[in-house]
Amino acid sequence: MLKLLSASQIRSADAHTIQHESIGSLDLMERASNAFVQKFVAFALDRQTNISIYCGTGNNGGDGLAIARILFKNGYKNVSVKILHFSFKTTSDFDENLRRLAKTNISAEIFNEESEFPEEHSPILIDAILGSGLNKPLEGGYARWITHLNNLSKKVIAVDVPTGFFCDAPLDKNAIVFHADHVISFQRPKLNFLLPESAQFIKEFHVVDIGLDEHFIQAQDSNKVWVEENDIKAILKPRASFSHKGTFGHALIIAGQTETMGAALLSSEACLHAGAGLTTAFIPEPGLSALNARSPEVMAILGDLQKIEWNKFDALGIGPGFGVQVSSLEVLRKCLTHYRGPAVYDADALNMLAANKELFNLLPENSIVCPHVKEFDRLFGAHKNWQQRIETMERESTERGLIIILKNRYSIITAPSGVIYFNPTGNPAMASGGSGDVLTGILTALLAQGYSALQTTIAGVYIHGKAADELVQERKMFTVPARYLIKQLPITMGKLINSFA
Ligand SMILES: NC(=O)C1=CN([C@@H]2O[C@H](COP(=O)(O)OP(=O)(O)OC[C@H]3O[C@@H](n4cnc5c(N)ncnc54)[C@H](O)[C@@H]3O)[C@@H](O)[C@H]2O)[C@@H](O)CC1
Ligand SMILES: [K+]
Repeated sequence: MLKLLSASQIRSADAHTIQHESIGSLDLMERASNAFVQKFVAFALDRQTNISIYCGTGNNGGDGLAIARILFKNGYKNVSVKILHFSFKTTSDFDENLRRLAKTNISAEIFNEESEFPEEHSPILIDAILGSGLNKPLEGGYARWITHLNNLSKKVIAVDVPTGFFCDAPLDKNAIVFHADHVISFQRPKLNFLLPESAQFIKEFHVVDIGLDEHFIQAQDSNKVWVEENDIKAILKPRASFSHKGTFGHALIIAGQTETMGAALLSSEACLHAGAGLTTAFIPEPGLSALNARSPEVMAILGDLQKIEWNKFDALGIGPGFGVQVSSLEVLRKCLTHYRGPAVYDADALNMLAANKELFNLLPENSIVCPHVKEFDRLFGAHKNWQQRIETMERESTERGLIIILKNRYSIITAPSGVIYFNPTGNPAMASGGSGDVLTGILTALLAQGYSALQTTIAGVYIHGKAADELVQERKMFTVPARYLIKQLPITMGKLINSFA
Protein backbone atom coordinates (compact mmCIF):
# COMPACT_ATOMS: atom_id res chain seq x y z
CA MET A 1 0.00 0.00 0.00
CA LEU A 2 1.20 3.45 -0.78
CA LYS A 3 0.84 6.19 1.78
CA LEU A 4 -0.96 9.25 0.45
CA LEU A 5 0.71 12.49 1.46
CA SER A 6 -0.44 16.07 1.86
CA ALA A 7 1.15 18.77 -0.28
CA SER A 8 3.39 19.80 2.59
CA GLN A 9 4.48 16.21 3.23
CA ILE A 10 5.37 15.86 -0.46
CA ARG A 11 7.46 19.02 -0.09
CA SER A 12 9.29 17.41 2.83
CA ALA A 13 9.83 14.27 0.75
CA ASP A 14 11.33 16.46 -2.01
CA ALA A 15 13.62 18.14 0.50
CA HIS A 16 14.58 14.86 2.16
CA THR A 17 15.40 13.24 -1.17
CA ILE A 18 17.56 16.19 -2.18
CA GLN A 19 19.40 16.14 1.15
CA HIS A 20 19.96 12.41 1.44
CA GLU A 21 20.31 11.15 -2.08
CA SER A 22 23.12 13.33 -3.34
CA ILE A 23 20.79 14.68 -5.98
CA GLY A 24 20.47 18.44 -6.42
CA SER A 25 17.03 20.06 -6.56
CA LEU A 26 17.73 20.97 -10.18
CA ASP A 27 18.41 17.31 -11.00
CA LEU A 28 15.19 16.33 -9.28
CA MET A 29 13.33 18.88 -11.39
CA GLU A 30 14.97 17.41 -14.50
CA ARG A 31 13.93 13.91 -13.42
CA ALA A 32 10.35 15.06 -12.80
CA SER A 33 10.25 16.81 -16.16
CA ASN A 34 11.57 13.74 -17.97
CA ALA A 35 8.97 11.58 -16.24
CA PHE A 36 6.28 14.06 -17.33
CA VAL A 37 7.43 13.96 -20.96
CA GLN A 38 7.52 10.15 -21.05
CA LYS A 39 3.84 10.10 -20.17
CA PHE A 40 2.94 13.17 -22.19
CA VAL A 41 4.02 11.80 -25.59
CA ALA A 42 0.93 9.56 -25.66
CA PHE A 43 -1.25 12.70 -25.69
CA ALA A 44 0.60 14.38 -28.57
CA LEU A 45 1.52 11.63 -31.02
CA ASP A 46 2.18 14.05 -33.87
CA ARG A 47 5.52 15.71 -33.15
CA GLN A 48 4.62 18.57 -35.49
CA THR A 49 1.78 19.63 -33.16
CA ASN A 50 2.00 23.14 -31.78
CA ILE A 51 2.33 23.03 -28.01
CA SER A 52 2.18 26.09 -25.75
CA ILE A 53 3.62 25.77 -22.29
CA TYR A 54 2.33 28.31 -19.76
CA CYS A 55 4.80 28.72 -16.91
CA GLY A 56 4.73 30.48 -13.56
CA THR A 57 7.93 31.54 -11.85
CA GLY A 58 8.05 28.94 -9.02
CA ASN A 59 9.16 25.33 -9.29
CA ASN A 60 6.06 24.31 -11.23
CA GLY A 61 7.10 26.93 -13.78
CA GLY A 62 10.65 25.59 -13.60
CA ASP A 63 9.29 22.16 -14.53
CA GLY A 64 7.49 23.77 -17.48
CA LEU A 65 10.72 25.31 -18.80
CA ALA A 66 12.58 22.01 -18.46
CA ILE A 67 9.69 20.19 -20.16
CA ALA A 68 9.89 22.61 -23.10
CA ARG A 69 13.58 21.84 -23.54
CA ILE A 70 13.09 18.06 -23.20
CA LEU A 71 10.17 18.03 -25.65
CA PHE A 72 12.26 20.00 -28.15
CA LYS A 73 15.10 17.50 -27.79
CA ASN A 74 12.57 14.71 -28.41
CA GLY A 75 11.58 16.12 -31.76
CA TYR A 76 8.71 18.43 -30.83
CA LYS A 77 9.95 21.46 -32.75
CA ASN A 78 6.79 23.58 -32.43
CA VAL A 79 6.99 24.20 -28.72
CA SER A 80 6.60 27.73 -27.37
CA VAL A 81 6.81 29.03 -23.83
CA LYS A 82 4.68 31.76 -22.25
CA ILE A 83 5.88 32.94 -18.86
CA LEU A 84 3.34 34.57 -16.56
CA HIS A 85 5.75 36.74 -14.60
CA PHE A 86 3.29 38.05 -11.99
CA SER A 87 5.63 38.13 -9.05
CA PHE A 88 9.16 39.40 -8.54
CA LYS A 89 9.85 36.14 -6.78
CA THR A 90 11.39 33.36 -8.79
CA THR A 91 12.98 30.14 -7.54
CA SER A 92 16.61 29.43 -8.31
CA ASP A 93 15.66 26.29 -10.26
CA PHE A 94 13.28 28.37 -12.36
CA ASP A 95 16.10 30.85 -13.03
CA GLU A 96 18.54 28.13 -14.05
CA ASN A 97 16.02 26.49 -16.36
CA LEU A 98 15.34 29.87 -17.94
CA ARG A 99 19.09 30.21 -18.65
CA ARG A 100 19.11 26.71 -20.17
CA LEU A 101 16.06 27.52 -22.28
CA ALA A 102 17.74 30.65 -23.62
CA LYS A 103 20.42 28.43 -25.16
CA THR A 104 17.80 26.70 -27.34
CA ASN A 105 15.73 27.95 -30.27
CA ILE A 106 12.50 27.70 -28.32
CA SER A 107 10.51 30.92 -28.34
CA ALA A 108 9.68 32.34 -24.93
CA GLU A 109 7.50 35.37 -24.22
CA ILE A 110 6.94 37.09 -20.89
CA PHE A 111 3.59 38.49 -19.75
CA ASN A 112 2.48 40.39 -16.70
CA GLU A 113 -0.89 40.53 -14.99
CA GLU A 114 -2.20 43.32 -17.19
CA SER A 115 -0.76 42.09 -20.50
CA GLU A 116 -3.09 41.58 -23.41
CA PHE A 117 -3.74 37.91 -24.00
CA PRO A 118 -1.63 36.53 -26.86
CA GLU A 119 -3.28 34.78 -29.76
CA GLU A 120 -3.25 31.08 -29.14
CA HIS A 121 -3.05 28.71 -32.12
CA SER A 122 -1.77 25.62 -30.33
CA PRO A 123 -4.26 22.82 -29.83
CA ILE A 124 -2.36 21.60 -26.76
CA LEU A 125 -1.54 23.68 -23.69
CA ILE A 126 0.69 22.55 -20.85
CA ASP A 127 -0.19 24.06 -17.49
CA ALA A 128 2.97 24.77 -15.49
CA ILE A 129 1.76 27.98 -13.89
CA LEU A 130 1.20 26.95 -10.28
CA GLY A 131 1.45 23.48 -8.74
CA SER A 132 1.37 22.11 -5.24
CA GLY A 133 2.64 25.44 -3.88
CA LEU A 134 -0.86 26.99 -4.16
CA ASN A 135 -1.59 28.74 -0.88
CA LYS A 136 -4.76 30.73 -1.58
CA PRO A 137 -7.56 30.79 -4.17
CA LEU A 138 -6.67 32.45 -7.45
CA GLU A 139 -7.49 36.13 -7.78
CA GLY A 140 -6.37 39.18 -9.73
CA GLY A 141 -4.14 38.46 -12.72
CA TYR A 142 -4.11 34.69 -12.17
CA ALA A 143 -7.92 34.56 -12.08
CA ARG A 144 -8.14 36.71 -15.24
CA TRP A 145 -5.63 34.60 -17.17
CA ILE A 146 -7.00 31.21 -16.11
CA THR A 147 -10.55 32.25 -16.98
CA HIS A 148 -9.28 33.33 -20.40
CA LEU A 149 -7.33 30.09 -20.94
CA ASN A 150 -10.33 27.96 -19.93
CA ASN A 151 -12.47 29.82 -22.46
CA LEU A 152 -10.10 28.74 -25.25
CA SER A 153 -11.30 25.13 -24.79
CA LYS A 154 -7.95 23.58 -25.75
CA LYS A 155 -6.58 20.22 -24.71
CA VAL A 156 -4.81 20.90 -21.42
CA ILE A 157 -2.19 18.73 -19.75
CA ALA A 158 -1.29 19.90 -16.24
CA VAL A 159 2.10 19.44 -14.62
CA ASP A 160 1.71 17.81 -11.19
CA VAL A 161 -1.45 19.73 -10.14
CA PRO A 162 -3.73 22.03 -12.19
CA THR A 163 -3.22 25.71 -11.43
CA GLY A 164 -5.70 26.80 -8.74
CA PHE A 165 -6.46 23.24 -7.58
CA PHE A 166 -5.93 22.56 -3.87
CA CYS A 167 -4.43 19.14 -3.20
CA ASP A 168 -5.84 18.67 0.29
CA ALA A 169 -8.23 21.45 1.36
CA PRO A 170 -11.92 20.89 0.48
CA LEU A 171 -12.59 21.92 -3.11
CA ASP A 172 -14.85 24.88 -3.76
CA LYS A 173 -17.04 24.20 -6.79
CA ASN A 174 -16.80 27.86 -7.81
CA ALA A 175 -13.01 27.95 -7.57
CA ILE A 176 -11.07 29.22 -10.56
CA VAL A 177 -8.95 26.30 -11.72
CA PHE A 178 -7.19 25.67 -15.04
CA HIS A 179 -9.34 22.77 -16.27
CA ALA A 180 -7.20 19.79 -17.28
CA ASP A 181 -7.86 16.92 -19.64
CA HIS A 182 -4.93 15.11 -18.10
CA VAL A 183 -2.88 15.74 -15.00
CA ILE A 184 0.51 14.10 -14.87
CA SER A 185 1.27 14.14 -11.18
CA PHE A 186 4.47 13.37 -9.34
CA GLN A 187 5.01 10.32 -7.13
CA ARG A 188 1.55 10.07 -5.51
CA PRO A 189 -2.06 10.87 -6.41
CA LYS A 190 -3.16 13.92 -4.46
CA LEU A 191 -6.10 13.39 -2.07
CA ASN A 192 -8.55 15.59 -3.96
CA PHE A 193 -7.97 13.74 -7.26
CA LEU A 194 -9.74 10.80 -5.62
CA LEU A 195 -12.92 12.67 -4.69
CA PRO A 196 -15.87 13.32 -7.03
CA GLU A 197 -15.64 17.11 -6.60
CA SER A 198 -12.47 17.03 -8.71
CA ALA A 199 -14.40 15.81 -11.76
CA GLN A 200 -15.40 19.31 -12.81
CA PHE A 201 -11.72 20.31 -12.99
CA ILE A 202 -9.88 17.12 -14.04
CA LYS A 203 -10.83 14.49 -16.60
CA GLU A 204 -8.04 12.02 -15.87
CA PHE A 205 -4.95 11.89 -13.74
CA HIS A 206 -1.79 9.81 -14.09
CA VAL A 207 0.97 9.35 -11.55
CA VAL A 208 4.64 9.14 -12.52
CA ASP A 209 7.53 8.07 -10.33
CA ILE A 210 10.17 10.76 -9.89
CA GLY A 211 12.29 8.72 -7.52
CA LEU A 212 11.50 10.43 -4.22
CA ASP A 213 12.70 8.47 -1.19
CA GLU A 214 10.02 5.80 -0.69
CA HIS A 215 11.26 4.83 2.77
CA PHE A 216 10.81 8.40 3.89
CA ILE A 217 7.36 8.64 2.28
CA GLN A 218 6.11 5.38 3.78
CA ALA A 219 7.30 6.51 7.22
CA GLN A 220 5.25 9.72 7.09
CA ASP A 221 2.41 10.23 9.50
CA SER A 222 -0.58 9.66 7.20
CA ASN A 223 -3.57 7.39 7.77
CA LYS A 224 -4.54 7.43 4.09
CA VAL A 225 -3.32 4.69 1.78
CA TRP A 226 -3.68 3.75 -1.87
CA VAL A 227 -4.27 0.03 -2.39
CA GLU A 228 -2.08 -1.80 -4.92
CA GLU A 229 -2.48 -5.09 -6.74
CA ASN A 230 0.28 -6.72 -4.68
CA ASP A 231 -1.73 -6.11 -1.53
CA ILE A 232 -4.56 -8.19 -2.98
CA LYS A 233 -2.19 -10.92 -4.13
CA ALA A 234 -0.87 -11.09 -0.58
CA ILE A 235 -4.41 -11.53 0.79
CA LEU A 236 -5.88 -14.11 -1.59
CA LYS A 237 -4.91 -17.71 -0.98
CA PRO A 238 -4.84 -20.48 -3.60
CA ARG A 239 -7.18 -23.42 -3.04
CA ALA A 240 -5.35 -26.27 -1.36
CA SER A 241 -5.66 -29.81 -2.64
CA PHE A 242 -8.12 -31.96 -0.69
CA SER A 243 -10.28 -28.90 -0.11
CA HIS A 244 -14.03 -29.39 -0.54
CA LYS A 245 -17.16 -27.26 -0.46
CA GLY A 246 -17.11 -27.25 3.33
CA THR A 247 -13.67 -25.62 3.27
CA PHE A 248 -15.04 -22.50 1.61
CA GLY A 249 -17.96 -21.87 3.90
CA HIS A 250 -21.70 -21.55 3.64
CA ALA A 251 -22.98 -18.09 2.75
CA LEU A 252 -26.50 -16.79 3.27
CA ILE A 253 -27.74 -13.97 1.05
CA ILE A 254 -30.90 -12.25 2.28
CA ALA A 255 -32.21 -10.22 -0.60
CA GLY A 256 -34.97 -9.54 -3.10
CA GLN A 257 -38.68 -8.89 -3.19
CA THR A 258 -41.06 -10.05 -5.91
CA GLU A 259 -40.38 -6.87 -7.89
CA THR A 260 -36.66 -6.76 -7.09
CA MET A 261 -35.68 -10.41 -7.43
CA GLY A 262 -32.90 -9.38 -9.79
CA ALA A 263 -30.94 -8.01 -6.83
CA ALA A 264 -31.16 -11.39 -5.07
CA LEU A 265 -30.17 -13.25 -8.24
CA LEU A 266 -27.17 -10.98 -8.83
CA SER A 267 -25.86 -11.02 -5.27
CA SER A 268 -26.24 -14.77 -4.82
CA GLU A 269 -24.76 -15.51 -8.23
CA ALA A 270 -21.82 -13.21 -7.44
CA CYS A 271 -21.37 -15.00 -4.12
CA LEU A 272 -21.23 -18.32 -5.95
CA HIS A 273 -18.76 -17.02 -8.54
CA ALA A 274 -16.51 -15.42 -5.91
CA GLY A 275 -15.97 -18.80 -4.35
CA ALA A 276 -18.32 -19.49 -1.44
CA GLY A 277 -18.48 -23.27 -0.89
CA LEU A 278 -22.26 -23.16 -0.57
CA THR A 279 -24.65 -20.30 -1.19
CA THR A 280 -28.19 -20.11 0.12
CA ALA A 281 -30.55 -17.27 -0.76
CA PHE A 282 -33.42 -16.17 1.44
CA ILE A 283 -35.94 -14.98 -1.15
CA PRO A 284 -39.71 -14.58 -1.56
CA GLU A 285 -41.44 -17.66 -2.92
CA PRO A 286 -42.32 -16.22 -6.37
CA GLY A 287 -38.59 -15.87 -7.05
CA LEU A 288 -37.78 -19.56 -6.77
CA SER A 289 -38.13 -20.59 -10.40
CA ALA A 290 -36.02 -17.61 -11.51
CA LEU A 291 -33.32 -18.56 -9.01
CA ASN A 292 -33.34 -22.20 -10.07
CA ALA A 293 -33.23 -21.30 -13.74
CA ARG A 294 -30.43 -18.80 -13.35
CA SER A 295 -28.25 -20.35 -10.63
CA PRO A 296 -29.06 -23.99 -10.00
CA GLU A 297 -26.06 -24.14 -7.64
CA VAL A 298 -27.72 -21.77 -5.19
CA MET A 299 -30.12 -23.14 -2.55
CA ALA A 300 -33.17 -21.26 -1.33
CA ILE A 301 -35.06 -20.54 1.86
CA LEU A 302 -38.47 -19.23 0.89
CA GLY A 303 -39.85 -16.22 2.69
CA ASP A 304 -40.33 -17.75 6.14
CA LEU A 305 -38.08 -16.19 8.73
CA GLN A 306 -38.56 -19.12 11.10
CA LYS A 307 -36.80 -21.42 8.64
CA ILE A 308 -33.46 -19.64 8.96
CA GLU A 309 -31.04 -21.55 11.16
CA TRP A 310 -28.91 -18.51 11.80
CA ASN A 311 -25.76 -20.08 13.08
CA LYS A 312 -25.52 -22.67 10.35
CA PHE A 313 -23.97 -20.00 8.13
CA ASP A 314 -20.35 -18.86 8.01
CA ALA A 315 -21.18 -15.49 6.44
CA LEU A 316 -24.20 -13.40 5.69
CA GLY A 317 -25.03 -10.61 3.26
CA ILE A 318 -28.28 -8.74 3.73
CA GLY A 319 -30.04 -5.94 1.91
CA PRO A 320 -30.05 -5.88 -1.91
CA GLY A 321 -33.61 -5.30 -3.15
CA PHE A 322 -34.87 -6.48 0.23
CA GLY A 323 -37.38 -3.66 0.82
CA VAL A 324 -37.99 -1.82 4.07
CA GLN A 325 -41.42 -3.17 4.96
CA VAL A 326 -42.29 -4.65 8.36
CA SER A 327 -41.43 -8.22 7.34
CA SER A 328 -37.95 -7.16 6.16
CA LEU A 329 -37.39 -5.15 9.32
CA GLU A 330 -38.28 -8.22 11.34
CA VAL A 331 -35.68 -10.28 9.47
CA LEU A 332 -33.03 -7.60 10.02
CA ARG A 333 -33.87 -7.43 13.72
CA LYS A 334 -33.62 -11.23 14.03
CA CYS A 335 -30.33 -11.18 12.17
CA LEU A 336 -28.88 -8.59 14.55
CA THR A 337 -30.03 -10.47 17.63
CA HIS A 338 -29.52 -14.10 16.55
CA TYR A 339 -26.65 -14.28 14.06
CA ARG A 340 -23.11 -14.30 15.45
CA GLY A 341 -20.93 -14.65 12.33
CA PRO A 342 -19.41 -12.04 10.02
CA ALA A 343 -21.84 -10.05 7.88
CA VAL A 344 -22.27 -7.47 5.13
CA TYR A 345 -25.04 -4.87 5.38
CA ASP A 346 -26.06 -3.17 2.16
CA ALA A 347 -28.85 -1.29 0.39
CA ASP A 348 -32.25 -1.72 2.15
CA ALA A 349 -30.57 -3.12 5.25
CA LEU A 350 -28.78 0.24 5.49
CA ASN A 351 -31.99 2.16 4.80
CA MET A 352 -33.66 0.29 7.68
CA LEU A 353 -30.67 0.90 9.95
CA ALA A 354 -30.88 4.61 9.08
CA ALA A 355 -34.54 4.73 10.04
CA ASN A 356 -34.07 2.60 13.18
CA LYS A 357 -31.01 3.89 14.97
CA GLU A 358 -31.53 1.48 17.90
CA LEU A 359 -30.84 -1.34 15.42
CA PHE A 360 -27.79 0.43 14.05
CA ASN A 361 -26.39 0.41 17.57
CA LEU A 362 -26.68 -3.39 17.58
CA LEU A 363 -24.28 -3.87 14.67
CA PRO A 364 -21.49 -6.10 15.94
CA GLU A 365 -17.87 -5.01 15.61
CA ASN A 366 -16.23 -5.85 12.29
CA SER A 367 -19.51 -5.76 10.42
CA ILE A 368 -19.10 -4.47 6.86
CA VAL A 369 -21.45 -1.72 5.73
CA CYS A 370 -21.29 -0.64 2.09
CA PRO A 371 -23.39 2.43 1.32
CA HIS A 372 -23.37 4.49 -1.84
CA VAL A 373 -23.40 8.20 -1.19
CA LYS A 374 -27.17 8.57 -0.78
CA GLU A 375 -27.38 5.64 1.62
CA PHE A 376 -24.36 7.07 3.43
CA ASP A 377 -26.06 10.42 4.01
CA ARG A 378 -29.29 8.69 5.08
CA LEU A 379 -27.27 6.72 7.62
CA PHE A 380 -25.02 9.47 8.92
CA GLY A 381 -26.79 12.72 7.99
CA ALA A 382 -26.28 15.25 5.20
CA HIS A 383 -22.70 16.29 4.36
CA LYS A 384 -21.40 19.38 2.60
CA ASN A 385 -18.56 17.64 0.82
CA TRP A 386 -16.64 14.39 0.49
CA GLN A 387 -13.91 15.37 2.92
CA GLN A 388 -16.60 15.73 5.57
CA ARG A 389 -17.89 12.26 4.67
CA ILE A 390 -14.39 10.84 5.08
CA GLU A 391 -14.17 12.42 8.54
CA THR A 392 -17.53 10.90 9.48
CA MET A 393 -16.68 7.42 8.27
CA GLU A 394 -13.31 7.52 10.00
CA ARG A 395 -15.00 8.47 13.27
CA GLU A 396 -17.86 5.96 12.93
CA SER A 397 -15.46 3.16 12.03
CA THR A 398 -13.20 3.75 15.00
CA GLU A 399 -15.99 4.38 17.51
CA ARG A 400 -18.23 1.50 16.44
CA GLY A 401 -15.54 -0.91 15.26
CA LEU A 402 -17.16 -1.09 11.81
CA ILE A 403 -15.70 -1.39 8.35
CA ILE A 404 -17.35 1.16 6.10
CA ILE A 405 -17.13 1.21 2.31
CA LEU A 406 -18.26 4.44 0.69
CA LYS A 407 -18.80 3.37 -2.91
CA ASN A 408 -17.45 5.74 -5.50
CA ARG A 409 -15.16 5.90 -8.54
CA TYR A 410 -12.34 5.36 -6.06
CA SER A 411 -14.19 3.59 -3.26
CA ILE A 412 -13.13 4.64 0.21
CA ILE A 413 -12.80 2.11 3.03
CA THR A 414 -12.40 2.98 6.69
CA ALA A 415 -11.29 0.48 9.31
CA PRO A 416 -11.58 0.40 13.12
CA SER A 417 -7.82 1.04 13.27
CA GLY A 418 -8.38 4.50 11.75
CA VAL A 419 -6.71 3.68 8.43
CA ILE A 420 -8.45 5.01 5.31
CA TYR A 421 -7.98 2.92 2.16
CA PHE A 422 -8.57 4.22 -1.36
CA ASN A 423 -9.32 1.60 -3.99
CA PRO A 424 -7.78 2.20 -7.42
CA THR A 425 -9.91 -0.13 -9.57
CA GLY A 426 -13.27 0.42 -11.26
CA ASN A 427 -14.52 2.62 -14.05
CA PRO A 428 -17.63 4.46 -15.25
CA ALA A 429 -18.71 1.52 -17.46
CA MET A 430 -19.81 -0.35 -14.34
CA ALA A 431 -21.95 2.52 -13.05
CA SER A 432 -25.35 0.87 -13.43
CA GLY A 433 -27.96 -0.86 -11.29
CA GLY A 434 -26.91 -4.24 -9.93
CA SER A 435 -23.24 -3.42 -9.58
CA GLY A 436 -23.60 -2.91 -5.82
CA ASP A 437 -25.52 -6.20 -5.48
CA VAL A 438 -22.55 -7.96 -7.04
CA LEU A 439 -20.20 -6.36 -4.50
CA THR A 440 -22.36 -7.65 -1.63
CA GLY A 441 -22.13 -11.14 -3.12
CA ILE A 442 -18.35 -10.95 -3.45
CA LEU A 443 -17.89 -9.70 0.11
CA THR A 444 -20.15 -12.39 1.55
CA ALA A 445 -18.28 -15.05 -0.42
CA LEU A 446 -14.89 -13.90 0.87
CA LEU A 447 -16.15 -13.80 4.45
CA ALA A 448 -17.50 -17.35 4.01
CA GLN A 449 -14.06 -18.46 2.85
CA GLY A 450 -12.56 -17.30 6.11
CA TYR A 451 -10.95 -14.00 5.16
CA SER A 452 -11.10 -11.40 7.92
CA ALA A 453 -13.60 -8.57 7.50
CA LEU A 454 -10.84 -6.13 6.60
CA GLN A 455 -9.11 -8.49 4.16
CA THR A 456 -12.51 -9.24 2.63
CA THR A 457 -13.27 -5.58 2.15
CA ILE A 458 -9.94 -4.54 0.68
CA ALA A 459 -9.80 -7.53 -1.67
CA GLY A 460 -13.52 -7.59 -2.51
CA VAL A 461 -13.72 -3.95 -3.53
CA TYR A 462 -10.54 -4.31 -5.59
CA ILE A 463 -11.75 -7.48 -7.38
CA HIS A 464 -15.14 -5.90 -8.14
CA GLY A 465 -13.52 -2.94 -9.90
CA LYS A 466 -10.76 -4.98 -11.48
CA ALA A 467 -13.22 -7.34 -13.15
CA ALA A 468 -14.90 -4.35 -14.77
CA ASP A 469 -11.52 -2.86 -15.77
CA GLU A 470 -10.59 -6.11 -17.51
CA LEU A 471 -13.87 -6.18 -19.44
CA VAL A 472 -13.33 -2.61 -20.58
CA GLN A 473 -9.66 -2.99 -21.43
CA GLU A 474 -9.51 -6.52 -22.79
CA ARG A 475 -12.99 -6.99 -24.25
CA LYS A 476 -13.49 -3.30 -25.13
CA MET A 477 -16.88 -3.21 -23.43
CA PHE A 478 -18.44 0.24 -23.35
CA THR A 479 -20.79 -0.66 -20.51
CA VAL A 480 -20.48 -3.50 -18.04
CA PRO A 481 -23.88 -4.78 -16.89
CA ALA A 482 -23.69 -6.61 -13.56
CA ARG A 483 -24.25 -10.02 -15.21
CA TYR A 484 -21.02 -9.68 -17.17
CA LEU A 485 -19.16 -8.57 -14.09
CA ILE A 486 -20.20 -11.76 -12.32
CA LYS A 487 -18.95 -14.01 -15.12
CA GLN A 488 -15.59 -12.24 -15.03
CA LEU A 489 -15.05 -12.71 -11.27
CA PRO A 490 -13.45 -16.19 -11.37
CA ILE A 491 -11.13 -15.03 -14.16
CA THR A 492 -10.07 -11.89 -12.30
CA MET A 493 -9.58 -13.81 -9.08
CA GLY A 494 -7.62 -16.52 -10.89
CA LYS A 495 -5.19 -13.92 -12.22
CA LEU A 496 -4.80 -12.31 -8.80
CA ILE A 497 -4.23 -15.60 -7.05
CA ASN A 498 -1.58 -16.47 -9.63
CA SER A 499 -2.75 -20.06 -9.51
CA PHE A 500 -2.05 -20.44 -13.22
CA ALA A 501 1.26 -18.58 -13.24
N1 LIG B 1 12.31 20.17 -5.46
C1 LIG B 1 11.03 20.22 -5.43
O1 LIG B 1 10.45 20.68 -4.45
C2 LIG B 1 10.27 19.75 -6.61
C3 LIG B 1 9.16 20.45 -7.02
N2 LIG B 1 8.54 20.16 -8.15
C4 LIG B 1 7.55 21.07 -8.69
O2 LIG B 1 7.37 22.18 -7.87
C5 LIG B 1 6.01 22.46 -7.65
C6 LIG B 1 5.88 23.22 -6.39
O3 LIG B 1 6.68 24.35 -6.54
P1 LIG B 1 6.63 25.62 -5.60
O4 LIG B 1 6.61 25.18 -4.21
O5 LIG B 1 7.71 26.51 -6.04
O6 LIG B 1 5.21 26.25 -5.87
P2 LIG B 1 4.41 26.59 -7.19
O7 LIG B 1 5.28 26.60 -8.37
O8 LIG B 1 3.22 25.74 -7.20
O9 LIG B 1 3.95 28.10 -6.89
C7 LIG B 1 4.90 29.11 -6.86
C8 LIG B 1 4.61 30.13 -5.80
O10 LIG B 1 3.43 30.84 -6.09
C9 LIG B 1 2.94 31.44 -4.91
N3 LIG B 1 1.48 31.24 -4.85
C10 LIG B 1 0.81 30.19 -4.35
N4 LIG B 1 -0.50 30.36 -4.49
C11 LIG B 1 -0.68 31.55 -5.10
C12 LIG B 1 -1.83 32.29 -5.52
N5 LIG B 1 -3.08 31.81 -5.35
N6 LIG B 1 -1.65 33.48 -6.10
C13 LIG B 1 -0.42 33.94 -6.30
N7 LIG B 1 0.71 33.31 -5.92
C14 LIG B 1 0.58 32.11 -5.34
C15 LIG B 1 3.64 30.80 -3.75
O11 LIG B 1 4.57 31.70 -3.22
C16 LIG B 1 4.34 29.61 -4.41
O12 LIG B 1 5.51 29.25 -3.77
C17 LIG B 1 5.36 21.11 -7.72
O13 LIG B 1 3.98 21.19 -8.03
C18 LIG B 1 6.16 20.46 -8.82
O14 LIG B 1 5.63 20.83 -10.07
C19 LIG B 1 9.12 19.20 -9.05
O15 LIG B 1 10.04 19.87 -9.85
C20 LIG B 1 9.79 18.08 -8.33
C21 LIG B 1 10.79 18.58 -7.35
K1 LIG C 1 0.27 23.19 -12.93
